[in-house]
Order: sequence, then C-alpha cells, then structure tokens
Amino acid sequence: MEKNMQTVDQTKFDRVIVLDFGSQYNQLITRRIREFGVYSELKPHTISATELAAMNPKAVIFSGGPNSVYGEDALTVDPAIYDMGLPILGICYGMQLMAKNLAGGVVAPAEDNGDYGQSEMHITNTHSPLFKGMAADQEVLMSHGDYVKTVPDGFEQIGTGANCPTAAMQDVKRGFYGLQFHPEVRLTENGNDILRHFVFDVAGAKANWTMRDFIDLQIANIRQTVGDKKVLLGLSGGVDSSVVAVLLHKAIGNQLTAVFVDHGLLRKDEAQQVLDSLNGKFGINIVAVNASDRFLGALKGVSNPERKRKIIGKEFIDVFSEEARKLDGVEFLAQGTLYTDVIESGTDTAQTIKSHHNVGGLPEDLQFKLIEPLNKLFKDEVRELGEQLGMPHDLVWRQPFPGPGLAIRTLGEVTPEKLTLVRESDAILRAEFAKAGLDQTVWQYFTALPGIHSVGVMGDGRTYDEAIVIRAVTSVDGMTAEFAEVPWAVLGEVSTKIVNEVPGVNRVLYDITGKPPATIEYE
Ligand SMILES: Nc1ncnc2c1ncn2[C@@H]1O[C@H](COP(=O)(O)OP(=O)(O)OP(=O)(O)O)[C@@H](O)[C@H]1O
Ligand SMILES: O=c1[nH]c(=O)c2[nH+]cn([C@@H]3O[C@H](COP(=O)(O)O)[C@@H](O)[C@H]3O)c2[nH]1
Ligand SMILES: NC(=O)CC[C@H](N)C(=O)O
Ligand SMILES: [Mg+2]
Repeated sequence: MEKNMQTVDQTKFDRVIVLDFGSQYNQLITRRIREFGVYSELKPHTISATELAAMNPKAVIFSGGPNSVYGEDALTVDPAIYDMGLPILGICYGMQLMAKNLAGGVVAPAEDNGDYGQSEMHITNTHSPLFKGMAADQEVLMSHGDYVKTVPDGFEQIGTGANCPTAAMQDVKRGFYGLQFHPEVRLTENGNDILRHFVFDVAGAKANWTMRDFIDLQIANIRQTVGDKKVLLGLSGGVDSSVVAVLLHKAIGNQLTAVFVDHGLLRKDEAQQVLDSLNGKFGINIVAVNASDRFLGALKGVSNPERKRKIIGKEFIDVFSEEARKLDGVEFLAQGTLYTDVIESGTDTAQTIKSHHNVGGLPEDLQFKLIEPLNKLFKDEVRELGEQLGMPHDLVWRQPFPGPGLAIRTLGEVTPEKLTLVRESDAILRAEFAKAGLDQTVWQYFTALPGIHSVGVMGDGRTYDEAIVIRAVTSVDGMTAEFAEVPWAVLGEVSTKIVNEVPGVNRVLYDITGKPPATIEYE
C-alpha cells in the first residue's frame, strides 16, 4: 500500500461550483472545467449561500433544466448567492433564472415553437470577455422553449440568435453572465473557449488540479470510509469496475474481494476471457459465480424493459449478498458506477431515461453501503484514470458492455433461443470489425434482436425468420452518440455471415439513429 496519502488537502484547489437544475448535461459542465485543470463539482440548487461560501469557490454556474422559471414547480436559488461577490454564469434555465430573480428582467414563453438544435448566434458585443478573439457568427446548441425578453438592470445583451433575441447577456461590473445556449456540448462551436474565458478571465481561477489528485483523494476517502472492514466489488471485466478494482486494491489491499457474475447474459466466451485477463493481475483475486439459471429464471415471461432492468439489478444484489455471507465482515459493495448511469437512472431533478441495473435497478432495502468512486466521472475520464494507474491499453479502451448484458439487446422476453441468436451474431460482428480495424475507431458496436419476423427466400424455399439489427456508434462519453459510418463492404460481409451462420435469421438491418433521439442500447 502507498503511504502518505491519508491527508489530501482539498482546499489547495481552486474550484467552480455548478448548481443542478436538472439538465441531462449538467455534469458535462463540471467535467469540461476539470479538463481545464480546475476542480469542479455539481451541487444541489437548494444549497445556501453560507454552505456555498464554506467551499470557497472562485465562481458559480447555474445549469440548464427542464422546468420553466415561472412554472409552479420552478426551482430557484438562495437569493443571498447573488450578493456573495462571486462571478455567476447562468446557462439556459440558469440564465432565465437570473433574469427572473434580478430586478428588471423578464422571461417569457417563445412566441412560436421554441428553439431546438444547432443555430447561429451573432455576437453583438465582441469586447465581451466571454467572446474574446471569436468570429462574430458561430454555431451554438439551443434547446429552450422560454426566452429572456428583457435583460435585468445593469445587464446588456451581448449575443443574439436567429430564434432568440437574447442569446447571451452580461453585467461585467457584478461578474454576472448568461448564455441561452449550451457551451458544455460539442455542438456549440466555441463552447469550450467560452467556458474557459469565464473560468480563467472572469473568475480568475488557476489550473491547479489533475487526475492524479483525484486518485490520491479517492484512495484517502476509501481508506477512511472502509477502516478495517471488508469490501466486495462487482467486477465485470469492463473498464469501470477494473479501474475501481485497481483503486481499491491500492487503498485497502486484501480487504477487497472481487466477484464476477456469469448471469447467462454475457457475450460469447466472455466469462473465460475476463478470468484470463484479470484473475491474479494487479493483485486482484476473483470469485467467479455462475448464476445463469437464477437470472434466466427470474426473467422468464417478463418483457417490459424497466421490469427486466429491475429484476437484473435485484438478482445481482442477491448474488453479491450470498457471496458476502461466505466472507464475514463485508459491509461495503463497490461498483464501477459512472455519472452516465446515475443521470439516466433519474435524480431529484432529472427524469428517468432508463434504470441502469447498478443504480435505478438496486433494491430499496439494500444491505450494503456503496462505494462508487467514479460516480461523478464520464467514461473518457475513467479511461484517463486507467491510463494514469498504469493499466493495459487494451483493457482501458475496451468497448463498454452493459451490466444487464444481452438481456437489453434481446427485446421483449428473454429466452435461451433468442440469446443464442444475439450472442452468435454479435460474435460475428465483433470478429469482422476487428478484421477491418474498426474495433479501434468505433466506440461501441453490437447486434440486437428486435423481434421482427419477415419473409425471406433461402435455397429456393420460403423463410419466416428473425431480423438482426447492427448498432455501431461513435461517442466520447456515451451521453450523446452518432451512428458510425461503417463501410458498406464490411456491413455486407457481416450480413452475409450472420444469415449464413446463424440459423433462424434471414435479414440484417443497420441502425442509423443518433443519441439523442435514440439511446445506444435498445431497452
Ligand atoms: N457480470 C458482472 N459481474 C459483477 N459485477 C458486474 C457485472 N456486470 C456489471 N457489474 C457491476 O456493475 C457496474 C456497472 O456496469 P458497467 O457495464 O457500466 O461497467 P463496467 O462493466 O465496469 O465497464 P464497461 O462500461 O466498460 O462495461 C460494474 O462496474 C460492476 O460493478
Ligand atoms: O452498466 C450498465 N448498466 C446498464 O444498465 C446500462 N444501460 C446502458 N448502459 C451503457 O451505457 C451507455 C449509454 O447507454 P444508453 O444510451 O443505452 O443509455 C452505453 O455504453 C450502454 O452500453 C449500461 N451500462
Ligand atoms: N435547456 C434548458 O435549460 C431549458 C430551460 C427551459 N426549460 C426552457 O425550455 O426554456
Ligand atoms: Mg460492463
């Protein structure tokens, strides 16, 4: 175990606090700022000015959110926050909230249909510190139904959009800024620079935080939380739980036991490959449990996607509990939960998109205390962490595989027969992508069974068989994704192989939807 890590001075980092109004993108704001080398954290919008002052931030950002500032259930902030002398940046809902809270501002619903998607913003004050050095016209991502009709006293409009008079506003004296568009997403051309200008030029923050500090802080936290108790880690062989395994091993050594569950929903040969690649490596010893009968049994007859996810979540916990009982003294369950899993499962402010088995799928009466050191990070940040921890490239860059496995790629009821179709077609897809070198460039790729039957003709005979869908996407963090532009020749090869080698399939489809509006997985 490494010494001298117990005390990490958290106050030595400059920090920017982001207040959460429920946007799906709000943690993206914090991670962009961490990428600049400035520590950033998301906090509830209910935080008081006193609590905020105790964190000694350099600036505050109000995130976007689904509500209307003048709606009955509108979320707001402690008004004393405006008097703290701190720079504030309001994004979307956050800007509208400033306009509502500060004297003179007016927010109204859009007269036509609102403003959703990429559009052009024209900068009306090129001297604004936010827009330093930028061209007067730029693409931004808008996603709002309300708009700021009148800027508050002391503010000036600094940008205007095609469908939105106040795309940006500022009160330089108070250090207050508002953006109607989302600078945190890549679809806003200069979004990163705008945030950077706010953090460094307006707020005067210094870049004094690194991923190394994150590692030290997590190791210190884990040691303090765990004491002399034992921790059971759910290890899938994926990036996230493997990174957690290495962190935990550094922090608490052999107080850690890793459990790998074969739930019968894994890919072809996956169980053996996980054990070969991880057992005995990095000081990790794995307990492998074959639980396919119980998972498949519990899923029998169930076709609702959310029900399936909850059942899988519960079965995982039951297996972990049984293993914990064999070990004596296990108080904690560690998981490789990422922020994506948390936000999509729904929070107090964000809607549920799907219940990830490890968050929204957990039973209410969970007997373990959770340790989830990555639950504020995104996939690409975890990969950077893995690299920093010296883990092998292949493991760090493995494509994600969801905990519920092939169950959420077998739409509707899961049966062993259907699983075979998904498993075999997926193995073909993976082999062909590897052959074409696409495994290095495509972020995630798999097949799914949508449950469509259609008529075919094979060997002069009629078939009425299943279709298989190929899903292949590029992404950075899984929050948004685009369908991958896979060469037709590769798709053709995969299609021929699947139809020839997987009995019961007579048609192969390619999914050309991004996220949003679709999601990456099917359920
Ligand atoms: N088969 C499994 N056995 C034990 N734990 C699992 C299994 N599948 C998932 N988990 C737990 O659920 C968590 C979430 O799964 P998820 O797939 O998001 O992460 P991962 O498998 O660690 O990484 P990746 O996203 O790269 O697949 C894992 O980090 C792990 O703690
Ligand atoms: O561990 C997991 N448990 C889950 O329940 C789960 N659902 C989706 N995913 C993975 O998360 C990323 C985003 O997926 P979606 O666009 O389908 O929501 C993609 O990488 C998905 O594979 C999951 N991972
Ligand atoms: N993305 C947002 O923050 C939207 C804010 C508000 N709900 C609107 O529609 O105008
Ligand atoms: Mg996984």
